[in-house]
Amino acid sequence: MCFPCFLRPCNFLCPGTETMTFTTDDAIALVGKIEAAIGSPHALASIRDDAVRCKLRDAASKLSLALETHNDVIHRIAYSPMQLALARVGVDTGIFRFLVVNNGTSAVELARERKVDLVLTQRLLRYYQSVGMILQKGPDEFAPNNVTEALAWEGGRAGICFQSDLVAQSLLAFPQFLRETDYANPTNAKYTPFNLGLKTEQTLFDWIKDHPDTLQHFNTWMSVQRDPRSTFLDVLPFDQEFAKDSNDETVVFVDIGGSRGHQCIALRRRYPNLRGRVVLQDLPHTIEQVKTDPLPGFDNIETDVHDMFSSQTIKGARAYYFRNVFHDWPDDKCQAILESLKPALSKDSVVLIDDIVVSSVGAPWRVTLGDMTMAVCLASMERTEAEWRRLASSTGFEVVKILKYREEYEDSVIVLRVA
Ligand SMILES: C[S@@+](CC[C@H](N)C(=O)[O-])C[C@H]1O[C@@H](n2cnc3c(N)ncnc32)[C@H](O)[C@@H]1O
Repeated sequence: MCFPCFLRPCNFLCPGTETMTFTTDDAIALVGKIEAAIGSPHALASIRDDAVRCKLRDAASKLSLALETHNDVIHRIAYSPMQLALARVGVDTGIFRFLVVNNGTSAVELARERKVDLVLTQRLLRYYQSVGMILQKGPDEFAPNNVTEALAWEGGRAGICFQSDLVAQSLLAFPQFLRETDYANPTNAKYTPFNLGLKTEQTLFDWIKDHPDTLQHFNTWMSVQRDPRSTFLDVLPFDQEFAKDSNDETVVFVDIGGSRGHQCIALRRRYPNLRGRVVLQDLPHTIEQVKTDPLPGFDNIETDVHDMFSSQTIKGARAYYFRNVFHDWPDDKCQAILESLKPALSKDSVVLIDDIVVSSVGAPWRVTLGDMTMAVCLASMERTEAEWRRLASSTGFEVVKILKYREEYEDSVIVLRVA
């Protein structure tokens, strides 16, 4: 086995591959180190550098894969839907939340408090501890860990519910969809694996407005699915570039398809003295939800019902911003969005596309997972730099710059002007 990349044989021509060997003693010593690190809840928490944390997580995962037998591989992959289904049961029954709020419990107490059959509770807890979703401290003593906390968190619950209600069913329909469509890349937004899996003729955005619970999960999940500690504002000095001479009437920022307005809030928080109007645009049902249940900090932000496929009504804004919007649409629809916007642009206007720019080599799992979600739900895609440039020039825009602000997701802001 190659020690640096943990693959057998080495796939990456790692330095020292030829000479390094990994003996049984090395393995036992490494197990001891790993057990010590995971046995102490604070040992890993002291890794403050996020890049180091990700490196260690990914190396551990490569090590785990490299050690799997064929049988392990097939069990892990074939049973992967079980994890989501049973996480959903834990969310629906409130088992994870109860464990976190009470900092541990017994099956008897949990069954009584959450009104779940005792034998079923015991079986669920047995499963959860076996896959690391909770800890087992004794025969009937269970405790939360970091995974339980994520599953008890409001954002985590929304993510699990949205994925199991909608994405998972679309994914499971993907093989049949591809057989029926002769393995063509999905680009028809009117017929997707989502349609096949959910047995509907509606597009996802039409279907979701008739399913308020899923819509709520979707909007919550959209607002938290990216780590809010880094945003496009980390790499783009917005106030300097777009609001140096603005006044109270200037529209400085229009967030199109902005969902709950979390990016408008981030902008206001980053620049409390920013002069000018900040506008959130989205479809009627989403704006309605924003008005009845605004996020904390939703102040000094205007709301505007707007369909991005119709002519932009706010003219001459400094920045028209789209986050995670273009990846929802195949190229012809993206071109239509840009065409609808173009007549509203002034010479100072820019279009800011905050989306993933996929690496051509070694794209990270977070990115490829998003790409496949786009394929099955919307017949759309995450794009490489060359694909973004082609899309921009096909509608008369030029790419001014592309700034990456988060390695893990390859999140980037693409600045466009009319060519
Ligand atoms: C993937 S979400 C992205 C939300 C938000 N920009 C973010 O980054 O979290 C796509 C958003 O586009 C909105 N949307 C879909 N179709 C639209 C349309 N025709 N006009 C305006 N907004 C639309 C959805 O309601 C949703 O809020």
